[in-house]
Amino acid sequence: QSTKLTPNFYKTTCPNVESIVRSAVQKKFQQTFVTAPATLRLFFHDCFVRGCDASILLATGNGNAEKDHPDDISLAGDGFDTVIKAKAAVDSNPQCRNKVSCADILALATRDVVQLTGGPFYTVELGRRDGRISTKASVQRQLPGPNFKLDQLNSMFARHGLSQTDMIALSGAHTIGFAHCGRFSKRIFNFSPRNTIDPTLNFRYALQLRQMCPRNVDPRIAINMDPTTPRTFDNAYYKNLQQGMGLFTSDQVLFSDPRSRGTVNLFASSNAAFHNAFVAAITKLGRVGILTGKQGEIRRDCTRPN
Ligand code: HEM
Ligand SMILES: [Ca+2]
Ligand SMILES: [Ca+2]
Repeated sequence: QSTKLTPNFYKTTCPNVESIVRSAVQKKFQQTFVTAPATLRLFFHDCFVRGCDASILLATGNGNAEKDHPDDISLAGDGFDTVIKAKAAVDSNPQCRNKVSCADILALATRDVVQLTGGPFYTVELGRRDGRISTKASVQRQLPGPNFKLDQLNSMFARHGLSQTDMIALSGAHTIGFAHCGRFSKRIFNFSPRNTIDPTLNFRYALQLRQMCPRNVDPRIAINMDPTTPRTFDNAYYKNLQQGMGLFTSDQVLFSDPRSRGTVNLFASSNAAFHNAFVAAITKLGRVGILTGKQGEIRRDCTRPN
């Protein structure tokens, strides 16, 4: 892992970057809650494709950018908008103008939305540079799918130096935000020839899901991923898993597979244990594939290479 990032990176070039980003994110969050889950998911999708280099923000205009891939198309626009607004706020300060990378702004905004929804505050390492490349093809097989089992999840996260514990802690991000019905419809309607409903799914919850997401529902309908505290960044996600109330196979498998169940039980029993593990894991996630020093650039416009 690179240790080239440092929390004080902008100490002389933009000493107030953290407060500038925080107020922009706070303002956006007051306008719409989606700011939080959208920004958090955006950071994850950025880091898993070409590293945390803000490649996800680039728009090529020809439908061939990273963000045009089917796995990224459901990224909510409010996450992109959050970074654009925070970047504008940073650049409106003459001292900071074109000094702070879009990748670092996304990392800071992510920390801020976690805190704004009741999650832990943590120090963000800085010094990432922005990438210049964004292609649809680069996303292929880089992001986990909602039907993944434990081994698939572990091997995908391990590729980026993330352990099973990191993976379980990061999955806790599903404690806030929304999912479209099609992502889990198989689990409630045609799971297998033997069971129409996934037997690892809580039966009452499955019936509720069927009500919210009937067959042939408008594909734009999205529901809360955490049925208990959908707007709070807490360990309810793990308590839900203990009740069979994980929305995706990739969520529920963390409890149904005995190799990960112990960690789920630990996080369910202690919000502090979850918060600590999440901070460690998201800090590691923030180091994945980073560009530093003279690599990449400080993008002037987060949606286009300079
Ligand atoms: C472990 C494997 C993971 C899988 C299979 C997965 C899959 C998904 C899927 C399918 C959705 C719903 C998208 C939609 O229907 O619109 C979603 C939403 C979300 N994911 Fe994940 N995800 C994973 C890990 C993560 C991680 C590591 C993070 C962040 C640290 C994250 C953050 C989110 C958030 C916040 C949302 C809600 C987005 C919104 O409300 O706009 N996920 N995820
Ligand atoms: Ca990236
Ligand atoms: Ca929650």
